Amino acid sequence: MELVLEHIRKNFGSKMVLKDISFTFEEGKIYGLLGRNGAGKTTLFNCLSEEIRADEGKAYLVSEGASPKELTADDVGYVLSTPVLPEFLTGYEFIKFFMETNAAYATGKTAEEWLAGINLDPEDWHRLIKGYSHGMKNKLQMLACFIASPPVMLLDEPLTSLDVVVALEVKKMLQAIKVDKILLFSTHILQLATDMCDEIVVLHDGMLELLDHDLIHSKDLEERLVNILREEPREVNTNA
Ligand SMILES: Nc1ncnc2c1ncn2[C@@H]1O[C@H](COP(=O)(O)OP(=O)(O)OP(=O)(O)O)[C@@H](O)[C@H]1O
Repeated sequence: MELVLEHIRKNFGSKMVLKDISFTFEEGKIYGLLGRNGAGKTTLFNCLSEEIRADEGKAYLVSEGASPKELTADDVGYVLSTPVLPEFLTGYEFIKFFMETNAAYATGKTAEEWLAGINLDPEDWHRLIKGYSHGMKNKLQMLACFIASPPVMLLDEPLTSLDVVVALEVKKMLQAIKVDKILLFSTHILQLATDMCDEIVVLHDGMLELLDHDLIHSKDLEERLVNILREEPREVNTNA
């Protein structure tokens, strides 16, 4: 399976954020998405998850032996950096409810097994989400994404608020589930990207650029990245 993006463009008023996003992501890989503040990473995720509409362009999934299928919100799991959850439910109620509404993806695991898998203390299972820490909410949101198990997962700064123990567990979970998925992982932490990701993609000047794979673990990575991110934006003819 591949996720193909063709000429995606998004402006906010006169501000061109995504100029021409064309890229092919492959199944079984975690892609680290790097870019400066305001580069458009969240905007790209929002367009792919249909939170907002792109002005132009196409996104589709291509599976071997099948016709390309337009990407829809159902194909995409989106883990936000600031989790949005029903705070009036307990963690356990939320996961139970989520499992029932996603019965099509049932794996045979129980709510207890899922919750234990993200190392949420059983004492907290029956407390209202409202009282959870940011990291606990983050884990719960990620768990919902794992349960729904869509082919494409977008993770916006997912590990930043997790403590080192949980971050390691989540890393292992992401490595385990990536096999038949496409994972895009936005982060500002270079070490996390090199640690976790199979490829690094840079969003700069409204376009995506794949970094040479050999650079990922080379000592020149940081310098190469900084050079890309410092390049001046190209002039774009807005009448085109
Ligand atoms: N709804 C909106 N209306 C107007 N401008 C917006 C809107 N959403 C995003 N922008 C602008 O689009 C640009 C890209 O923002 P975006 O949040 O996608 O960047 P980002 O790469 O995720 O940044 P960061 O790394 O700081 O989180 C910014 O200049 C932002 O102000």
